[in-house]
Amino acid sequence: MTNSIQFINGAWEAGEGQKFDSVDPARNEVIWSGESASANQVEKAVMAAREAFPEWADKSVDERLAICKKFSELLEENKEHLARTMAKETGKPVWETRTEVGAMIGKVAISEKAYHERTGTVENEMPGAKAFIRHKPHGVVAVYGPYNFPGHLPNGHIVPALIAGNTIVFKPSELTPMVAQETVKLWEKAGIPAGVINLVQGEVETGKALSAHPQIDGLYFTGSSNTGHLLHKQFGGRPDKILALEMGGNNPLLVKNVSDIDAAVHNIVQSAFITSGQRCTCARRLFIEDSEQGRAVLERLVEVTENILVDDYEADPQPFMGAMISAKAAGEMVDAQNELLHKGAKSLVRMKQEDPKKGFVTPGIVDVTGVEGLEDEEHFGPLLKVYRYKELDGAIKEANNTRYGLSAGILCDDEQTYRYFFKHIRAGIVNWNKPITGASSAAPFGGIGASGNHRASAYYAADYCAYPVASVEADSMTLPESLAPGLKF
Ligand SMILES: NC(=O)C1=CN([C@@H]2O[C@H](COP(=O)(O)OP(=O)(O)OC[C@H]3O[C@@H](n4cnc5c(N)ncnc54)[C@H](O)[C@@H]3O)[C@@H](O)[C@H]2O)C=CC1
Ligand SMILES: O=C(O)CCC(=O)N[C@@H](CCC(=O)O)C(=O)O
Repeated sequence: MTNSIQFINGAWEAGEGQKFDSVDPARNEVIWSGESASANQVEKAVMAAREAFPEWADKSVDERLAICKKFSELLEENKEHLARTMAKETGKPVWETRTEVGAMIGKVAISEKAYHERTGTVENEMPGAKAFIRHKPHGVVAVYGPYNFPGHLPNGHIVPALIAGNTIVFKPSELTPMVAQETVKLWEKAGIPAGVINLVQGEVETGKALSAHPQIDGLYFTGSSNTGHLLHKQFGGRPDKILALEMGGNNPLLVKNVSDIDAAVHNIVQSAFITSGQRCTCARRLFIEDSEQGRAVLERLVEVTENILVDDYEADPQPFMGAMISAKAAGEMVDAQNELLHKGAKSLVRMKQEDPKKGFVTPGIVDVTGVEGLEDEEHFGPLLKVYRYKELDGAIKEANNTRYGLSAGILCDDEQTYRYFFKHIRAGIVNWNKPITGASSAAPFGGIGASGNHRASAYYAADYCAYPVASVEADSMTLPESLAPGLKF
């Protein structure tokens, strides 16, 4: 049976390109198959979005919001179904995918507030006229999503873009096509007009056809730093197109003088291993003081990590970690661990993949103190590198020794130490005594360096969804009393 997986101009149709499958990584079962969108279908989708743009942009913001609110209600009604679809496709436990759907629901109200606060209308009186700041949508925007939050992260671009009046061509991760399809079905049910959201599913070729299309006015991307950098090159010399890049990180978490060791270890575990380490904000590097207390924290961390429950997304009791996105990704994580050990790192907790056909890995911790030649790479999985340090300044310097700059944190009792850390660390998210994952949608979300391009998402997504227009307006004209030199009337 043909799977109609492309949503173009308000109608579902089968892809004309290569077949691809979605595999449940926890059970090693193909759960979905479809054909990718051809270049011709990408063309049709972009042109449908172009065609739909004037009418959508012309609607009042309340009319556009009414559809977004209906979508949010439908998410609520279909919460369990969507959460279970996400769990099947990503391997994440259902307790976690339920929170992802919750974040999608909350996105509409937050984006409405952000739209008004950051891109609303400002009116100022001036002699004989009024000055206005208003905002207009860009036009047709392409949205690219990653697999780790297949609902919440693309939704973080789509909702604000729609509220602002843009039309969309959505290219989800090829690893999570089913979540994308189920989500777009809810937009359809919410009454989104034909062409306002188009879904083009497929692998890299589909992504390339869309990003190269001359009729897109912007591209909002959440994904790997490699792909983001390729897109940045592709958009070089195109100041007329808006590009927002949310990419990975090699995020540091420091520990210094904590009185509650269990609370500190809990924050470390939540930072490093939630979502099986597949969050761009996850701690990848843990800096621990080389002191008696530092050793006590490390010892407890090892103990707690060894007892983390890793299991199927529907298991009862629920695990903290489910499977990674694929058996391949899990295998690569074990390889990354082994390479570090080969370079001289010491294993504190050994990461294992028991079944090479499934995405399960246990969390791993390696002590890399003093190891030479470490690459500044994001290991997108549950692998934590420990650096034992003597001086805080040296630790902060090493924490900043990365081309990335997404999230960073410190666990310490003393506020002065936090203030000092805040001042010297380079990252877009800097936390104190809290996990560095779980960023709020009510705050800007983005990184510096290789983590982004200064177009933060979440609360600031409104900024890249509309451009400001300044106007000076008077409803009649009179000749000024004093004229500029050299003018005669
Ligand atoms: N900073 C942030 O907000 C977040 C960043 N991430 C990062 O995302 C990564 C994991 O997500 P992935 O799905 O692996 O990212 P990815 O870069 O492999 O894919 C993202 C999207 O880009 C498309 N794509 C891939 N190559 C392309 C090309 N050459 N031209 C056009 N499109 C192309 C893919 O098909 C997919 O739709 C991690 O590195 C993670 O750190 C994930 C979540 C949030
Ligand atoms: O975009 C938002 O509304 C907030 C950002 C967010 O939810 N971040 C999560 C996901 C991290 C990731 O993208 O991998 C977090 O900080 O854990």
